Amino acid sequence: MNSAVSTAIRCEGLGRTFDALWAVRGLDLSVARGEVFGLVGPDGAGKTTTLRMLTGILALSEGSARVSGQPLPGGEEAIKNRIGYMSQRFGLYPDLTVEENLRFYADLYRVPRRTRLAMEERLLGFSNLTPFRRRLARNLSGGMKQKLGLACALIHKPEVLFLDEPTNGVDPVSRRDFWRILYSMVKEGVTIFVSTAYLDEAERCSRVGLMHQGRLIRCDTPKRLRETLSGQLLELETDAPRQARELLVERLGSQRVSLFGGHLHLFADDPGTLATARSALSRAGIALRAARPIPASLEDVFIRELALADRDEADGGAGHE
Ligand SMILES: Nc1ncnc2c1ncn2[C@@H]1O[C@H](COP(=O)(O)OP(=O)(O)OP(=O)(O)O)[C@@H](O)[C@H]1O
Repeated sequence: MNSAVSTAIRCEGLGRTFDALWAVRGLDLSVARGEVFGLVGPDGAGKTTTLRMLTGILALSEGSARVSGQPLPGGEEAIKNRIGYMSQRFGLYPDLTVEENLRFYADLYRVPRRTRLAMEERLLGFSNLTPFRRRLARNLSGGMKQKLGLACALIHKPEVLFLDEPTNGVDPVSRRDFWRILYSMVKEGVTIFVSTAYLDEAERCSRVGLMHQGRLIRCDTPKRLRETLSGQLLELETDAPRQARELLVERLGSQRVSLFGGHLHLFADDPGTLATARSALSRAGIALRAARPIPASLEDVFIRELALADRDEADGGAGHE
């Protein structure tokens, strides 16, 4: 397969300003067909702006992209027909039933009658919405609404599906249903580009990009991202975790220390880090009950990357240590 055919999304130097603010800047990215690509980052990092540019809704301020073989700028209308997009405020019609909503989107995308019935049944079945097919959308639970939104975005079997924080506030059972539907579509060759605030969801992606202040600061498989911290993460048990965190952040920097529930995670990249932490705590009269190595989670990686990016910014853009 040549690379143009196997690449679903490619962007080069993609950027967008709003007045003086660069919401997204210098975004280079390539997503292969059939990949599940996850975009994560704090509020305001530029995830929605990225999705809106790639779906042809928002004009680019700089750079170029190719989505489903169509160029940006230029191919906006062709892109809209080839993709599905579930935005944070996906438009379900509250006064239409579940199946009427599906039919509305099937009409909108001119799905042939022959294929639409089979697809409708499949999507209703996958999302466990068959028993509710005649219920008005306004009377669905939050999780059911999201699943119906997903079904509507998939009714025309898009080549690439863009999802903007699709499971925010959705219960765990509906989230599992949601991901089951996504995986079944991926098996049939659909490419997924999803922004999410949930790191367990990011773990389900084949690759994850971390955005911060409009820039993509890391992009790799979840496994490789976690491996960057392997062997260097310690869980500290103290009798005053909050106080200990404050003290250690002051002493070692926020990129090395974070609070997880009642424990501290310490990134011990230097052999002297634990000794420094131990003596700082002891001087402050805080007992260190245990310090054990633990495997890193994506959350550990992202907390550290964001703290490093903030520190670099404060230092005037210097590289990582
Ligand atoms: N239409 C707009 N007009 C002005 N500024 C905007 C507009 N859309 C986004 N921004 C700004 O661009 C930046 C990136 O916003 P964006 O919504 O892309 O971030 P995000 O990562 O999706 O965050 P969230 O999860 O909160 O939506 C923010 O500073 C935001 O205020």
